[in-house]
Amino acid sequence: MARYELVKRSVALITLTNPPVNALSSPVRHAIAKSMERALSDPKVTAVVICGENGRFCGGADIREFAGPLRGPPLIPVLDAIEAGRKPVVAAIEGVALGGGFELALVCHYRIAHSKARLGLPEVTLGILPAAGGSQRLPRLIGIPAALELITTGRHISAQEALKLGIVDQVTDQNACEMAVEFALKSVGKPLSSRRVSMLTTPCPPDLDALLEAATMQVKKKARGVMAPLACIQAVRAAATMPFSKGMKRESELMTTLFNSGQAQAFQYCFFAQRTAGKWTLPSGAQWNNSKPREIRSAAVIGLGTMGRGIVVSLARVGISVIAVESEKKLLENGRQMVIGMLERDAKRRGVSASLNLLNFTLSLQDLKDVDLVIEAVFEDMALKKRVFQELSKVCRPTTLLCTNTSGLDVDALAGVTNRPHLVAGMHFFSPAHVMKLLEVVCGPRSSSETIATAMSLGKKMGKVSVAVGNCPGFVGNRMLKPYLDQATFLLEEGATPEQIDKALEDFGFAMGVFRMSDLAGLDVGWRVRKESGLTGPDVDSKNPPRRRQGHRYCPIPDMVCEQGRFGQKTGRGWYMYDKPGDTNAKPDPLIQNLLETYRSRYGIQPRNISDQEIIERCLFVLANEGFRILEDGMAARPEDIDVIYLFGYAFPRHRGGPMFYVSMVGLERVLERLEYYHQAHPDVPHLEPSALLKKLVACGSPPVQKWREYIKTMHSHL
Ligand SMILES: CCCCCCCC/C=C\C=C\CC(=O)SCCNC(=O)CCNC(=O)[C@H](O)C(C)(C)COP(=O)(O)OP(=O)(O)OC[C@H]1O[C@@H](n2cnc3c(N)ncnc32)[C@H](O)[C@@H]1OP(=O)(O)O
Repeated sequence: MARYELVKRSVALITLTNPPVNALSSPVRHAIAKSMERALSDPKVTAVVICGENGRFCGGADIREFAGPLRGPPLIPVLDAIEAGRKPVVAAIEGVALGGGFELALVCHYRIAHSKARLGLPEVTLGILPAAGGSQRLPRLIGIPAALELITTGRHISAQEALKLGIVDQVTDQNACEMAVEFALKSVGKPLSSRRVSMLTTPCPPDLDALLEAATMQVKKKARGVMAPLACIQAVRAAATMPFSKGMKRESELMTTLFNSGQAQAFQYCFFAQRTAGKWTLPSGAQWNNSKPREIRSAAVIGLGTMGRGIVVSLARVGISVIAVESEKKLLENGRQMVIGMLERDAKRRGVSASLNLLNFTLSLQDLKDVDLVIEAVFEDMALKKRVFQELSKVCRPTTLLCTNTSGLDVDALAGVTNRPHLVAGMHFFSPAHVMKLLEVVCGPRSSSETIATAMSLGKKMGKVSVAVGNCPGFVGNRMLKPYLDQATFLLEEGATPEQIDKALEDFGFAMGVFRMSDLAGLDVGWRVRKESGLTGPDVDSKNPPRRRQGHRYCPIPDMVCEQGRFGQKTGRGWYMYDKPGDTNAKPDPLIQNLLETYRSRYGIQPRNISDQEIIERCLFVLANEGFRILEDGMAARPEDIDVIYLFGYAFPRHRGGPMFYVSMVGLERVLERLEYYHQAHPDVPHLEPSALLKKLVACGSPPVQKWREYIKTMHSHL
C-alpha cells in the first residue's frame, strides 16, 4: 500500500500504491505512518519524498470507507507526525492531489507539482468538509478569500494556479518525483518551522465578517438547503479566529454534524452512482468492459434547431469534424451563425481557440456519404424521422452508425426502416445540449454492442454522463416525468397554486419548481405532444366525460393555458407573468388564479388546503413509483442509473441523492403506505398505484438501494 526505498543514499522515497487513485484507505494510512517512523528514525535518511504510483499522487480518503465504522489509524495523527518531523518532507504531486491527498501535501514541508497536476479540496461535493486539517491549514497558507473559494466550491485547480496562490513551491514539466528528490536534498539543514503550515498565522482581512456573510448568502442561493458549504464557511471562520488546535476541534465537530446529517450519504451515493452508470450491460452479455467502441472522427447532425445546434457544438469542441444539415437555406444560415457564435463564446470561456474549421454546413444529405456517425435531430415527428432514416440508409456507407436524438419515440421503429438496424441507437441529449451533462443512450432490441459502446464512449468524450436505457415511450427520464407533471396539475385542480407547488419543490431543494421550469422550457412543446397523442385538440370531445382521457384522469388546465398563447418565458406569459417576453423574473399572475377559480367552479371542485408535505409526497413518490416500474420492465438496469438521469438531466437536488435514493431514505414502507393512501383517494390515477417492485422490496424488509438489483427479476430485460 506504500513502497519504501532509499534513493540517492539519503532520501526516503515513500510511494503510495493503492490503484487506481492511491486513496488513503486504512492500509495506506498504516503504511504511511510506518514508513514515516522508519524514515525519521533511520540516521541515514536526511529527507523524505512522498509520491504516488502510476503518476497519481493521491485521490483523497477512500470514500467507500465512509459507509462503515473507522478502521485502522485515523488520518490526522499520521499527518501531524509528518508535519512535526525534524527531516524535510517534500510532496511530489503528479496527476491529482485531492481531498485528503491535498491535505497530505499540505503537511509536507515543500510541494513540487507536475505542470499537468490538479489539486483541490472537493469534500464539499461529497457533502462533507476538509476534515484532516485542510480547512485550517489552507487559509493559513493562502489567506481567507482564496481558501474560502476553493473550499466552498471544491474546484480543482491547475498546478500553475496552485503556484500563483502559493500552494506549491515549484511546478515542473519533468518527472516530479525526481525533481522532488533533488529539492529534498537541497532542503536538508534548512529550518523547518516556517514550513509547518499549522504554525502560520492566518492572514485575516479587516472585513472578515462581511466576507463570510457574502459567501454565506452566495452558497445559500446556489445550493438551497445544502449543509456542507455552510459548514465549510464556519470552519474557515474558525481558521481566521481561533488558534490551530481549537480550529481543528471545530473542524471535527462540523464534520461530525455533516456525517450524521444524511446529506453526506446522498452526495457520496451520487459519486458512486455516476461511476456505476457507465458500466452498461446488454441482455446478450456484452458490456462496458468487453465491447470495443469505434473511433468517431467525423459526424453529421441533421436539423439545426435548439437541440441540433447544441449537439454540433458538443461534437466540434472535442475535435470531431461535423457536417450540419438543414432543409432550407434560411434555416441553414441561421443555424450556422448560431453555432459559430456558441462555439466562439465557449472557446473564449475556456481560453482556447474555436474549432470552426471542423464545421461544414449543407442542405444535402448526399454530403453525408463518408461520415462515421449521424445524429438525427429533426422535429419530433415519427413519419419525418422515418423518411430521414430511409434516406440516410441509402446515402451513408453501410458501416455508418445512425443515431436519433428523439426524446421518446420508438428507436426500433426507426431502425426497422434502415438497412442496418444493428447500427441504430438513440442518443437522447438534454436541452441545451452543449450545456446539459446527461445523455440517455437508447438501446434498441437490435442495437449491436459495438453501437452501444460507441454511443457511450462518444458521450464520455463529449463530457457527458451517459446512461444506457431501454427503448420505451419517453425512455427513462421523460417516462417518469409524465406522472410527476400530472400530479402537479391535479394539485392545481384540487386547490393549490403554481406558486405554492413551486415553493414546496424549491424548499425541497430543486432550483426551480415544476411550473417555473415549464415556463423556462416552453409550454408549447408538451401541448404539441399531447395533441399528437390524442389527449387534446379539436378532435377530442373534452366534455364527455370531462377531465378524463383514454380511460384515466386528465387535467386540461395546461392546454387551456396554451390556448391563450401563454407559452412561458418566451411569450412573457405562462404559468407566471413576466415583464416582457424573454424575461426570467416570474411573478404570480392574477389571470392564472382567475382561470383556476373559474375552472374549479365549472367542474364543482371545492378547493382545499393542500400541505407542502402532500405536494412533495404526491409529486416525488409517484416519480419514484414509475422508476420502480421502469426497473421491473428492465428499461433501466439499476436504481443508480435512474438517479443519475434525474441528477444530471432534471436537476434533482444532489443532497437528496436522486428519486430512488430519496425514497429509500424516507423508508420504502412509508412510501408504500402513502401511495396506497393517495391511490385510494384518486383511484382513476393508475400511476399512484404502488408498483409490484416497491411492494416486493417492502415485503423483503426494505433493503438498501444498492441491493435492489438482487430483487429485480425482469422477464424481458432490455439492458
Ligand atoms: C464522524 C466523523 C468522521 C471524522 C473523520 C475525520 C477524518 C477525515 C479525514 C480525511 C478526510 C478526507 C476527505 C476526502 O479525502 S474525501 C475524498 C476527496 N477526493 C475526491 O473527492 C476525489 C474523488 N475522485 C475523483 O474525483 C476522480 O476519481 C479522480 C481522482 C479525479 C479520477 O478520475 P477518473 O480518472 O475519471 O477516474 P474515476 O472517477 O472513474 O475513478 C476510478 C475509480 O476510482 C474510484 N475512486 C476515485 N476516487 C476515489 C476515492 N477517493 N475513494 C474511493 N474510490 C475512489 C472510483 O469510484 C472508480 O472506481 P470504479 O472503477 O470501481 O468505478
